[in-house]
Amino acid sequence: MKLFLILIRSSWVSGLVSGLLGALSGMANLGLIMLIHRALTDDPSDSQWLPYLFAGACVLVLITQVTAKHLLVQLSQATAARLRYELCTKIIAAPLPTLESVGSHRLLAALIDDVNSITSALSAFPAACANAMVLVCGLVYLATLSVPLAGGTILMASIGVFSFMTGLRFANRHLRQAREDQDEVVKQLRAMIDGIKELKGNNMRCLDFVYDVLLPADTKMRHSLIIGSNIQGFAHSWGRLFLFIGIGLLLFAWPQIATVSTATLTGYVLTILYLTYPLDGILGWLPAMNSASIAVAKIETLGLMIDQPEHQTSLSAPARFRSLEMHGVTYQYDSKDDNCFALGPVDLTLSPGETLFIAGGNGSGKTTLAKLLTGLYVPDAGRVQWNGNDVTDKERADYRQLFSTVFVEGHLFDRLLGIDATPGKLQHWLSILGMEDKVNVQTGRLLTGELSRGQHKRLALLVAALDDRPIFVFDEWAAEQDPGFKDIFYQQILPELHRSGKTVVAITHDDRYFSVASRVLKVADGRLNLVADLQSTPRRAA
Ligand SMILES: Nc1ncnc2c1ncn2[C@@H]1O[C@H](COP(=O)(O)OP(=O)(O)OP(=O)(O)O)[C@@H](O)[C@H]1O
Repeated sequence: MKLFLILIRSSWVSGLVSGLLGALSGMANLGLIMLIHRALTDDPSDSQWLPYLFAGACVLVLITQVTAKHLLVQLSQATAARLRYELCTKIIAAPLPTLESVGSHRLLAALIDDVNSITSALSAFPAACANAMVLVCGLVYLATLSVPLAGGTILMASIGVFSFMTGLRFANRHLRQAREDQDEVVKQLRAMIDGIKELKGNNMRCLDFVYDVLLPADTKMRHSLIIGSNIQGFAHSWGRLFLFIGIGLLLFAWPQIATVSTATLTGYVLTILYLTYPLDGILGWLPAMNSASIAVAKIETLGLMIDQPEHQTSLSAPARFRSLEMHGVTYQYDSKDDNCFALGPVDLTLSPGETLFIAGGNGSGKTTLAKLLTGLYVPDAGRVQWNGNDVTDKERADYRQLFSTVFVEGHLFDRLLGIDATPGKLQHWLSILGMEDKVNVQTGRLLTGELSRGQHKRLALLVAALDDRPIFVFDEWAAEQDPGFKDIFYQQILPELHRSGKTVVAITHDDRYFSVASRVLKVADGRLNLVADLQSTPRRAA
């Protein structure tokens, strides 16, 4: 039912028209059978007009089927695009911790597999309408031949469909489980692609991964899928069998009970045999509908999980930055593990133009702090103040626009997006970063395919510099740079940002360059401590 609501929401006119056209093609199909019956049983002198009617019905079948399919292909693709768009909008609007806990594998499986299941079920909709119409008209035609026989056929078909639906309900339990298991398979397939270097470098690891991780996940999914599909297949055959039982009773039992003319019996058997095709078509379509319903439920569950949209930002330029303060900010990851990491309470003040370095051991909480500072995480307690005002849910999206960021695992889009930099500025940063050959200045395309890790970071810095926000946050940017480029970063780039009035927060382990900063803070066990206040001393590189 929800599937049809999705279809109707996309375009109820196209849905209705394609359904009606499908039904019309079904009637024309049945018209062909009636004409064949007439041609077989009527006197030839009475049926001179039959060839013309037959040709007309053929043309009608062709036109209605092609038009209905054309409309439905467009509609189902529009529905798929709409579903994907809605899901993408929800993903973009959802808070980062929610997305991190859902996991990218689940989001991808919903965006690709579930949407495809829905599209393929919808694409078969005109054929299902045509089949339903053939069935209905066929039963009416049977009723004109003999009412009791039509009643018997309806009874047998109803038993068949009911048995099939009952089987489908049993199958559903396993098919739903298979869909859940599919998330794990997608997760492991992603792990295989991401970890291909680690797998290639260790044959034992590769074997362990394939036999202990990937295959068991796949087998679990396959097991549920096979049981579900077997039950479905059995229900399909069982449902279909009832129609043949009906034909058997008609042929062998009915003539014993009542007198039936050969013409009626021929017309009857011919029509019923013909009706097995549309019935088969509908029974064959129901599993696809079933998978689509499971996919709709999955998308809904996922949608509910991520449906906590944040307030959206205005598209105007980022607001001015005069001060930023964190007071007693704490944050704890939402994890099943009781010992999950907790940061804070953290107190921190940032002023325009200052360069702040944050140091600290692995896992001490530096990146978590940077995510809190940049508004990607919401503090559990404490306040973040921007220009003297509390940052609440309403302002958070606007607040995030204050920052140009380069995170450790940051993503590079293959083109400059949302950036309105002059060619001169682009050239300036390209030459500082030594990346002239990696960007097409005319099109703004970034050649992200063949980059080393260091080059990847340099392009990310280029994007951040062109973003040109008041505060720059670098998470271990220089960690993957050669010594020469480390020097350029600390002695040329950071001072240039400082001269242009930018505030810089750099997470770094490069204590050689600490003198570049105005303040150095250290994070240890989730707490922030001042290491050095160099504001009064002259800024120089080590
Ligand atoms: N999404 C998450 N869910 C649960 N725990 C997390 C998550 N991300 C990080 N952690 C935990 O929080 C702690 C701090 O992580 P964080 O990334 O902030 O450390 P870090 O100081 O930046 O470390 P490094 O120098 O190694 O990058 C770690 O113990 C990590 O395991």
